[in-house]
This record gives sequence, structure tokens and C-alpha cells, in this order.
Amino acid sequence: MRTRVKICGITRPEDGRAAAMAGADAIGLVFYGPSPRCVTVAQAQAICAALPPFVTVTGLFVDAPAAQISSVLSQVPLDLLQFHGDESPEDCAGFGRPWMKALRMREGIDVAAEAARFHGARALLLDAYVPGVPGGTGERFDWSRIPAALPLPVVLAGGLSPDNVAEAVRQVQPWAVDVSGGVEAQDAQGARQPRIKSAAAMAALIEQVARHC
Ligand SMILES: O=C(O)c1ccccc1NCC(=O)[C@H](O)[C@H](O)COP(=O)(O)O
Repeated sequence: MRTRVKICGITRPEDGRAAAMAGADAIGLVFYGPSPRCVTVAQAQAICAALPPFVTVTGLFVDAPAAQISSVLSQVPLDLLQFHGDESPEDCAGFGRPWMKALRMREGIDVAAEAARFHGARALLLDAYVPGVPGGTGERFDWSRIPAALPLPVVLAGGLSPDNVAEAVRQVQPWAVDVSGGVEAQDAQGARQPRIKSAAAMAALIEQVARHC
């Protein structure tokens, strides 16, 4: 099975296109105000317009009001919703669109029970738990905590980069990997630039996935 790749936190049309050209299966658009990667509807529309076909556009929300999600859905051609907060299964299913649920791997979480609870999801996205930061943390979690047999496809997230994604794919064999900070551009001091992706890093990550899945 080929492991799919989603590049999350795209904020610029050229980065969406570069992700697609590098072979990304999906991109993520963050509709969460406090995120440094948040996009407006107009920015999201421009990114979508720049994409070739067959790239899944995912809209990410964190405990957003239903009216906000509906408003975005009426203006942006999202293929998939990603719920990254404390949404209930009913909240997630309320839009008539395919969706996946992010689980932050806090101490003691029962992933199998959560999978049963969110059985209507297309996938479970497993991400690092960092108190106070819902996502895009750049942190890894202990992949051995993922139960071997889950009833839903697993999207592995959290601190992945071209340097560790091969190990992640070998160890976890997820349906997909989801990467944000690990493919961001860096400034002269090596600090990540959250609104800019590195085309070279995206290509390197996708090549690593292709070679090791
Ligand atoms: O990217 C964000 O800023 C973000 C903010 C709030 C909730 C979720 C967010 N990102 C979700 C993603 O799907 C990321 O790809 C995932 O958390 C992994 O991020 P990273 O560790 O930086 O690769």
C-alpha cells in the first residue's frame, strides 16, 4: 500500500501548487484564527484555484461554530473536513461532507475507544499532545502507543520531517502522513517561517515516503 501525503498549513497558492507538483495527495487549509497558518476565505479560494485536479483539499477547524464552517463550505471547494478540537461525532457529521477527526495523543487516551466513538470518520489523524496548542506543534509522540488494529485508516501527524518520515512509515504503516512544520521554509537563522513552505523539503519528504512505503 502506498502511504499518502497531506501537506498541512498551506497559505500561498504557489505552495499549494508546489505541494501538488511534488506529489502530495492532499493539502490542508487552516481555518483557525489563532494559528500562524490561518487563511482567509479569499486566500483559500486562491489556493484552490491554483491546484491541479486530484488533490484533496482539506479544511481544518478547531471547535468552530457550525455557522463558520457552513460559511466556509459555501465559498471554498473543500473535499474533506478535519476536526482538530473537542468536537463530538455529531458535530463532525453535521455538514454532509466527508470528515476526519484528529486525536491528540494525551496521556491515557484510549485510541480504540475513540475510533469506535468516531466510527463515521473517514480516518483518524493522530497528533502530538501539547497542552494549550491544538496542532501544528512540530512535536512527535511515541508511535508505539498506536494500537496495531484500528477500524479506521490512520493519518500520522506530529513533528514529521524529511529526516524521520521514513522511520514513521516503516514503524506505523499509516494510511497517510500529515506534515506541516517539518516542510516549512527557514530564515537565515534557521527559524521556521510558518506561512511559507519549502518546495525542496516537500519534495524530499514525499520522496522519502515513496521509497519506504
Ligand atoms: O497547523 C496549525 O497551525 C494548526 C493549528 C491548530 C490545529 C491544527 C493545526 N495543524 C494541524 C495539522 O494537521 C498539522 O499538520 C499537524 O498538527 C502536524 O503539525 P506538525 O507537527 O507541525 O507537522
